[in-house]
Amino acid sequence: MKHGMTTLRLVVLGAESVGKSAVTVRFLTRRFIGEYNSDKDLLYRSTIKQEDSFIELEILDTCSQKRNSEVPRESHVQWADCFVLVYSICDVKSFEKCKYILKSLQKMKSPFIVPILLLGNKKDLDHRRQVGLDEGHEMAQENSCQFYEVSAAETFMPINIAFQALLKDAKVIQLQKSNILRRRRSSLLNVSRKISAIFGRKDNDVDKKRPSCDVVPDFAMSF
Ligand SMILES: Nc1nc2c(ncn2[C@@H]2O[C@H](COP(=O)(O)OP(=O)(O)OP(=O)(O)O)[C@@H](O)[C@H]2O)c(=O)[nH]1
Repeated sequence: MKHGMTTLRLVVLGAESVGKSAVTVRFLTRRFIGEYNSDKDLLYRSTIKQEDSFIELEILDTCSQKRNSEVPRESHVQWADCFVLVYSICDVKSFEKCKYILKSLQKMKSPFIVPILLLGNKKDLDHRRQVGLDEGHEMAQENSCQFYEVSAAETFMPINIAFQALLKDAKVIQLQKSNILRRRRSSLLNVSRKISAIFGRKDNDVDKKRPSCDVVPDFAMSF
């Protein structure tokens, strides 16, 4: 294992044809292995360098055509450490869908903080814009998520910046979670040690008080 390696799982969600696959592939250019699962979702695995450490990253690009629901799959939500929600700036319905997905995600992940990146894609089609930049900002602010407008049809860099910002947040939250779990585990261990110390002492005390030879064996009585 490389020094400072973290493992993160990311799910890409959004309405149909907003560019979920396009942004994912743009981010992972030349550094992924992809495979389809039984739902025709595409799972990518890749090692991403971030500052001086590495992230072992799994990305699930969900296939929206078969299930056009606002509620993400429970199995996807439980599997993932972070999410990318994509809408098209030319499709107000896809933006509305992100709103519902955001609410569902927060409900399903509660009480944990969920690292989410909201991506307004197809920025190159500004002449067909239906969703304002300020609307994207507002929704991101209301839901405490990262927000970027990008174009998967254009350059790699803005998409890379957006994904890297999400992964940075996800790493911090994962570290906080594992610290909380470690603390909980060690305090549980302390409690269980204390309990066994108390009961262990009691057992010894009982042993000490027990009379040494109360029971006379049957055969002794016959003499
Ligand atoms: N102009 C433009 N077209 C884009 C952009 N991103 C994706 N597209 C086009 O939008 C269409 C849908 O892109 P996909 O990446 O397949 O979208 P998707 O959300 O993964 O689609 P489904 O999973 O099938 O719902 C394709 O024709 C892409 O070429 C973009 O940034 N700009």
